[in-house]
Amino acid sequence: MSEARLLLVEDDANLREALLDTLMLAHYDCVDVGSAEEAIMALKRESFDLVISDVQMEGIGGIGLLNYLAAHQPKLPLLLMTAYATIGSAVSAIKLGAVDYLAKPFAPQVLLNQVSRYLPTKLNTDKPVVADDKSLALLALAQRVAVSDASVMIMGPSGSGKEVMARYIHNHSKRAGEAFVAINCAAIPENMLEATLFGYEKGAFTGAYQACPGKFEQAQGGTLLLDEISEMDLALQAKLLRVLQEREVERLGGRKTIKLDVRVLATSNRDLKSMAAAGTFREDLYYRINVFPLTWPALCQRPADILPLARHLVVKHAEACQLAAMPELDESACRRLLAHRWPGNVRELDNVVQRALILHQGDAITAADIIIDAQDVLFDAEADEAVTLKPAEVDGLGDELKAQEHVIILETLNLCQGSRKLVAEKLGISARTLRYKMAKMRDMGIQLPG
Ligand SMILES: Nc1ncnc2c1ncn2[C@@H]1O[C@H](COP(=O)(O)OP(=O)(O)OP(=O)(O)O)[C@@H](O)[C@H]1O
Repeated sequence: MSEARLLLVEDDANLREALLDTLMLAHYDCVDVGSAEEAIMALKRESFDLVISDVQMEGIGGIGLLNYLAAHQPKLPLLLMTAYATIGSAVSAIKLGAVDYLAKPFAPQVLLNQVSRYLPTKLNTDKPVVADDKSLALLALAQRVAVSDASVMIMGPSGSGKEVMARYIHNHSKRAGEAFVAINCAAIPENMLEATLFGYEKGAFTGAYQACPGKFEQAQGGTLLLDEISEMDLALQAKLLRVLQEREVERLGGRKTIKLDVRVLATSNRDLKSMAAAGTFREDLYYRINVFPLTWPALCQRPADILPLARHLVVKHAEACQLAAMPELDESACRRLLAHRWPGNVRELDNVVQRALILHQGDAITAADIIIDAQDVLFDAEADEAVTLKPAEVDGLGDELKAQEHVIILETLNLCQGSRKLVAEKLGISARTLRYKMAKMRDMGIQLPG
């Protein structure tokens, strides 16, 4: 999930909802408002990483908002959206400080490309904290691999630290001074991933009014991380393989080949080798990216990492919240942390530490401040049975619930003859939530009544 927070300013409610769907499906955290004045109020209340605003709106409009940002938050990037006829004013807006403009109408991938291009990358500056022998050996290996230019495949369960490892490899390579570009193959809708990776030329598809470089080009000279590569569809895998073999890329709709000097790292929490054997992942691509495999064990298999990691996370979050005193983990808290199985790995530990920092009193974090999800407590208490529960069974339950939700939405849509407003009222959810759920259903290929 992207941690980026976006502010969307658009007075056309229908367009705003459609843009919101696109941004939320790509996992952006988004606040939407209908005018520049409301945007200023939101900017005073909360912090954002990027603003996307229409130019022509009642009141001070997009240019007024641009002036406000120039005076009060000059570092916050603003992306303008404008009707084709008013591109002239958008160009002058860029001179005034907007980072770019999108000419309406534009395709969803154009929006996502521009957003990912101008969003300041929040660098995960975490260095891998390791103390367990297994992790120390892995890190020593990673350091040796880093100096070569080999492709590295980083595996391990979700939340185990694969991205942290990828950055470590980049930072210890000769490319350290160059770009590190990460793309989460699971977060970008399938039909947009190709344009995002390879870029496109003006006119490549409806709405592509401007040429845009892809992630490969953005990573030129540096490192490209293909996060969750197992989620890429087979057709795109074939195109990726060609780019990796030829070491050159051609933008969508382009004729020019661009030579690449990019080191590729990839991560997966699935067993790619079995996927390759089952034909759901290309075997030739598997061997190309798997030149050097590194695998993080689950956190419970490297117990000596737990306390050093917890202490590191206490310091990290306490500093971020500017806590006056740095709390220590007392003995009871340490015992509690060591007793848990951490199915969510370091990410789960991170959440537990953040909760503990909110709850603790005085200068110590005690066992009472270590709140582990109810489900996980069950997992601890019934460890033996829980271990035998295969992930597929857990997923199955989730899928079944989702399927039931889809059926209910479809039935209610039919009952209300397609009226979104009535459906939302009947189901007791907001119109926005309904739109989001419907967009997700459409994305899964479910036909919805018009
Ligand atoms: N060894 C480590 N040292 C310091 N922080 C870590 C370490 N491992 C993980 N973290 C922290 O835990 C969180 C999850 O790590 P990360 O995103 O690298 O996991 P991941 O395996 O890539 O997860 P996913 O499979 O869900 O993408 C991050 O906040 C990261 O900073």
